[in-house]
Amino acid sequence: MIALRGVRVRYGAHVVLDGFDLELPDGSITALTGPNGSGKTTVARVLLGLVRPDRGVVVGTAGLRRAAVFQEDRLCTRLSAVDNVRLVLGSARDAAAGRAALDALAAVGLSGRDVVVPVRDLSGGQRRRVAIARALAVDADLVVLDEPFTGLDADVRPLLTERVRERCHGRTTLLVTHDPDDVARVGARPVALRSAAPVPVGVGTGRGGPAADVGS
Ligand SMILES: Nc1ncnc2c1ncn2[C@@H]1O[C@H](COP(=O)(O)OP(=O)(O)OP(=O)(O)O)[C@@H](O)[C@H]1O
Repeated sequence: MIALRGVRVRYGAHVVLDGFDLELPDGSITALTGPNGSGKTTVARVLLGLVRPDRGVVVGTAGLRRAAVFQEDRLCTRLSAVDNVRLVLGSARDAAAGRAALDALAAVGLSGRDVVVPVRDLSGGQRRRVAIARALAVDADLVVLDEPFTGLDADVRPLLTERVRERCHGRTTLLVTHDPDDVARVGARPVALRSAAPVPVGVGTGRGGPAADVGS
């Protein structure tokens, strides 16, 4: 079990999370939803060890192999899609890694020219797919996907959500999304971050308690 307990994060004087609790059951997909600015990306960054809470604890993440899709693609723009994915497979010159990278890209609908040209020459949606393919190619213990489907055409979203469902099955995963359809398609357990001012679970107003509502 990975958990955030009593976590507070602030940027200067701006308290984003306060007394925040979240549990990610082992091997299951949790979808974190909530309004703009409520702190979803901050939660993702805490899980990835990129933001350190000034109160509270993060348990269960020590030594885990993590994979992520950030809101930005964070690709090596001069490299091809195949080489971007190969980088996380650990052996750039290995033919098996090359084949695995091609398979990972084919699974998100990319092949041919699109996988061999520098990714800076791809469209925004194609780069998004490379970023997803790269994260899902990693044999990770913890997968954090921060709005991975943003900018993708409606007709390719089902392919991508299916790929996430398949690859994240049995892996502890946090999916940040604004789209309830993504939550359903991925088969995730929904958790709602209600506002930038945390309130206790089951209570409409007030401060200081966990900021998440866990769905069924
Ligand atoms: N590096 C930072 N420095 C200062 N403030 C920040 C920083 N990162 C985030 N914030 C603030 O923290 C709050 C929560 O931001 P965060 O990105 O976690 O929200 P979010 O729920 O992911 O929003 P969105 O749905 O718009 O992506 C926002 O008010 C934001 O302005």
